[in-house]
Amino acid sequence: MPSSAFSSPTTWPEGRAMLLRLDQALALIDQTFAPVAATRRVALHEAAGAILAEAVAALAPLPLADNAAVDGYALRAADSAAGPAGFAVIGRAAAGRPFAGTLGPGEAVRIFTGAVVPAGADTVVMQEVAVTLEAGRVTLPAALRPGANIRRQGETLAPGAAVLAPGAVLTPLRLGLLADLGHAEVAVRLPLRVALLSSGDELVAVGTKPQAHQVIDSNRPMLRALLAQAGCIVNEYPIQPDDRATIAATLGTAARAHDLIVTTAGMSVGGEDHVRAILEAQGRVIFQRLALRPGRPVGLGLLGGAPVLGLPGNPGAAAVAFLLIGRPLLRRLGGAMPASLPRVTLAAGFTWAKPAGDRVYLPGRVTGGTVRRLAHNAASNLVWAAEADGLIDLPEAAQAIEPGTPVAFIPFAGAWP
Ligand SMILES: Nc1nc2c(c(=O)[nH]1)N[C@H]1C(S)=C(S)[C@@H](COP(=O)(O)OP(=O)(O)OC[C@H]3O[C@@H](n4cnc5c(N)ncnc54)[C@H](O)[C@@H]3O)O[C@H]1N2
Ligand code: MOO
Repeated sequence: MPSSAFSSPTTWPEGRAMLLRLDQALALIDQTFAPVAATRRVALHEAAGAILAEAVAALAPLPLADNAAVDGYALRAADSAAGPAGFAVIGRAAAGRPFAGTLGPGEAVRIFTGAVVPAGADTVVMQEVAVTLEAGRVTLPAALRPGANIRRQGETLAPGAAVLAPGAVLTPLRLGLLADLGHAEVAVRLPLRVALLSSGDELVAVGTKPQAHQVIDSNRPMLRALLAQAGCIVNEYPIQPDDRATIAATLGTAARAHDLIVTTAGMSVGGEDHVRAILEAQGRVIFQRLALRPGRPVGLGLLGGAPVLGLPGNPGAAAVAFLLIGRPLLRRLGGAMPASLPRVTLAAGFTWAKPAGDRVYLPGRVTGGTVRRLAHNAASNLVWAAEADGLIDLPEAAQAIEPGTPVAFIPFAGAWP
């Protein structure tokens, strides 16, 4: 099996011309695929965290009626135009218990926040400015502004106003919003069904003590958890030997019953890199090999109508490729809106001669506004995951990084799906 160190030469023998940039690969995902996840109407309490599959509009005006924004008195502003005036308090309006009558000149209604403004009133005055002279009478200040402290019917949303677009994630706050707008059910996307398989004669199952020539199938629990965290239903296939016919048969079976196949290893250029060879011969390759470190051999293809995401075998490379390619692919297939990874700018706390031409991701640890590059090789293992707060994102054109150079940083909190 080939393996690579993070410091391997920038240009592989076949040359840079074959390498696609990360942004080009992401554009190809959007161009090639449409959402495939099935849809279903569910009650709001079943929709938490789901992806919205329809446009949602306001069913009614918001607010539904003119209502008081404060506790106080409802009245006609014109009555106090000439100076502080006394009012007869003729009734009471509370949220859920409106005042039934109509308010006339010189009259006020005691009103509480959220109550419908009584007919005849055009203004609400805060109770803090009222002077109560005797039961049933108040004096209020002069020059009250008509319309003050009233939330007007439909001032926030008119009926039919677009509120959420298909692809929005139904966060708890948005469920509250939908309920407020009168929706009890919404159409959501169902989880993607994903087949997961690893390949390589050297692989042994997690829990097996490997011999010197063997490698624990450590990508499997990582990818299973990443896919599950992204809301997918994951179906694991056994470790595949380095045998093209066997892998082709498994991929063919998996393609019939899944929305996506995720493989690890076998995407590079070695003689045992069968996943890539199968896609080339029996399916379609959408892209393979990116100007990306780690994760260079990540590929995407189609087999029997199912998308196949071929992640590198190197565990660190598989992790980074999943974040950068797998996550947007899952969003696309799952019907979610595109979303860029959250990035912050930090000062580099290291010196590094970056190879130009590659988009490079370095595990980093943050102290204050500075990010330190972790010494571990980011491709061939995941030792850096014990300490890393996220990934430093160095664009293709970046070269010398000095202490203090501003660098983009993707914090893991919020970045992993
Ligand atoms: N001549 C070249 N050699 C390599 C290139 C290249 O461009 N030209 N690219 C290198 C890069 S970059 C990477 S990354 C690796 C990845 O290659 P593959 O995706 O084909 O993976 P393998 O070669 O099969 O395995 C690489 C490495 O990872 C270990 N591995 C595989 N599966 C798992 C698993 N499920 N869990 C844990 N570890 C796994 C495997 O034993 C190898 O050590 O290719 C470079 N070579
Ligand atoms: O560096 Mo490879 O890019 O180990 O994926």
